[in-house]
Amino acid sequence: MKPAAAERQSLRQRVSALRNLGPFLRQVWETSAPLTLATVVLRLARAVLPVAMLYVAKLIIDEVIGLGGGEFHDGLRQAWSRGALDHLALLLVTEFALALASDLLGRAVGFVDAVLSERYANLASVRLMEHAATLDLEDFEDADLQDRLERARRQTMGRSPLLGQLFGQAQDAVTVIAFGIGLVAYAPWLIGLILVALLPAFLGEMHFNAQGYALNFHWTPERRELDYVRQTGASVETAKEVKIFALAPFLIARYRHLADTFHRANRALAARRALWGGALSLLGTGGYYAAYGYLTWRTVRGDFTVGDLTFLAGSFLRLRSLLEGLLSGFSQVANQALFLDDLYSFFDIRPEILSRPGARAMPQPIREGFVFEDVGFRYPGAERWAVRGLSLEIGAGESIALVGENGAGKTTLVKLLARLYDPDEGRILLDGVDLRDYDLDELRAHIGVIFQDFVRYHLSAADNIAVGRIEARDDRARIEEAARRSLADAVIAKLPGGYDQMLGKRFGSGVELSGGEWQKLAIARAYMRQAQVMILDEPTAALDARAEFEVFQRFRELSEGRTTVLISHRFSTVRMADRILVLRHGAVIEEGDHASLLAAGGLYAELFSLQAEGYR
Ligand SMILES: Nc1ncnc2c1ncn2[C@@H]1O[C@H](COP(=O)(O)OP(=O)(O)OP(=O)(O)O)[C@@H](O)[C@H]1O
Repeated sequence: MKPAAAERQSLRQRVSALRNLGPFLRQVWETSAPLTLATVVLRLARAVLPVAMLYVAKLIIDEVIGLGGGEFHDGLRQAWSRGALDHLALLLVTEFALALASDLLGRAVGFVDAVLSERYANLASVRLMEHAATLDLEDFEDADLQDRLERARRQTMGRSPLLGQLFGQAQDAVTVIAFGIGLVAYAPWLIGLILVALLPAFLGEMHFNAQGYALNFHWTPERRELDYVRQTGASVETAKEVKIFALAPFLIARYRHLADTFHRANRALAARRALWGGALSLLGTGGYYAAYGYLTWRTVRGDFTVGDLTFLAGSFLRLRSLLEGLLSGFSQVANQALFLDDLYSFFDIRPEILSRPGARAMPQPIREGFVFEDVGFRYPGAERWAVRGLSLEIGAGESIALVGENGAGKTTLVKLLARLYDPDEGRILLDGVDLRDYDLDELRAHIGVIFQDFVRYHLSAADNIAVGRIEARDDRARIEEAARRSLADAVIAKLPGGYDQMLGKRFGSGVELSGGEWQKLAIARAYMRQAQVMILDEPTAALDARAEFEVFQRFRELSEGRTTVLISHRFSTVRMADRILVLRHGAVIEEGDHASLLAAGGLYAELFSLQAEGYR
């Protein structure tokens, strides 16, 4: 798109983004009605004070000039006792009271706004997390969504400037009206002059804000990359590898390159903005001095008092800066409203994997088991099918092992089973009913999967197990039992803080575990979960041979009566299963028990003998 066209579009976008202000204000009101009301009332009161103060200042000047001709040689005390200064004193006290009130109101407004916008930001963050939790895994793997999420997150980080801006605008508008009324009473033509002087500056401001937003928008992916590179360059998770491979110079160069390009683009815009902004605001200043000169002449001629001149010149000056503020503020508000677009468009993303209305309850217990009927699935954006023509059965209470080379589709099968994705072709049945007809939360509650890339939570050891069934977080007995079953109890016994020991290096007292120790903890999650279907997708790769053997042996014994699926590349483990399914290119090519598969002399036999060869 040509820059001009992009900008026109962005201008339209900005005007249409103003529709977000309604929902925004509603949310602010929902955040706290009393605080919202308080800021409105306080600001209204504060809005009229500047005019009142300027007017009282005019009265003071006129009074002083009026008194100037009187006899005050006898000194202040006498003049005071004669009562000649009473009126002036009253005016001065009034001015002081007004100044005091304005200051106090300003502070009160600042306080209320700070509290309100912080509460709003917290509420928005919570809503963001809640909504993110409903989205599909597929959504998270989509770069466009990550961009939107990033922009939305930036919106909810810290206090939103929009709140103060918007209310400030309203307050200034009231002040402008008050000043305007004053001016109209004396010299209506001044208003016209102000508008003529300000319009060019306003249009310039709109133009540059539009460009600024377009630049930011355009750069979201790069900004995300910047954050990523910064994170990779300096974090606990990556430090080890960054050091060993001496990646720091590479990462720094990459960061520098990206940051420099962005900085250059930004700088060019800032320079143009400063140049044009300066030139356009000169117009406003010119207008002011023209008016000032004319007013001085009228005062000399005797049409206005000196007080009037001060009031008018002051009003003009204040009006000009207020209007300038209002116009540029409008442009900023439109800008912020555009960012709200990002937030709201994130909220508009709807998950596709949902429970149907009137969804079925999970069968308890599962009677028949799962049947994959000619299932095909392609990851979004991928050309290749991850699985296709996949047909298999997993009987209730059966223990299945999945075998296959890297990329054969084992993990994908598991993800389809847990409805992290829905098939593009074919269907998956549970007890004869399509998985999509079951209540999603219930289905997931009855399936426990421990993935190979399970998460190492920087939480306590107990919580690291409890995540398997977070509702039972306070059930220490259950957590300890799960740890015993997965052999994690011996790991925890060695920790200085036992079950309450913080793990990971992110927080102060954290202790790091070995890869295999983390895995034992992760496997404890499966026992914690006590689901009808338990799946271990290779979370055992780092266990030593004895530990893996023991872990799986126990897993089989302890999961007696449950449906279990094991994925492992170790045949010593795999052979424990009732039935083994061999996958290749996303389909089952062999199945049977260990002995029959060996006898068949197919892929299984080949992979087995390759591994056995290694041990000879
Ligand atoms: N999130 C994803 N997005 C796009 N493609 C993916 C994604 N995850 C896996 N794939 C692709 O799908 C295919 C099957 O992957 P899958 O993870 O199911 O294999 P696997 O059998 O579990 O392999 P491994 O033994 O290496 O764990 C692979 O070709 C992989 O490139």
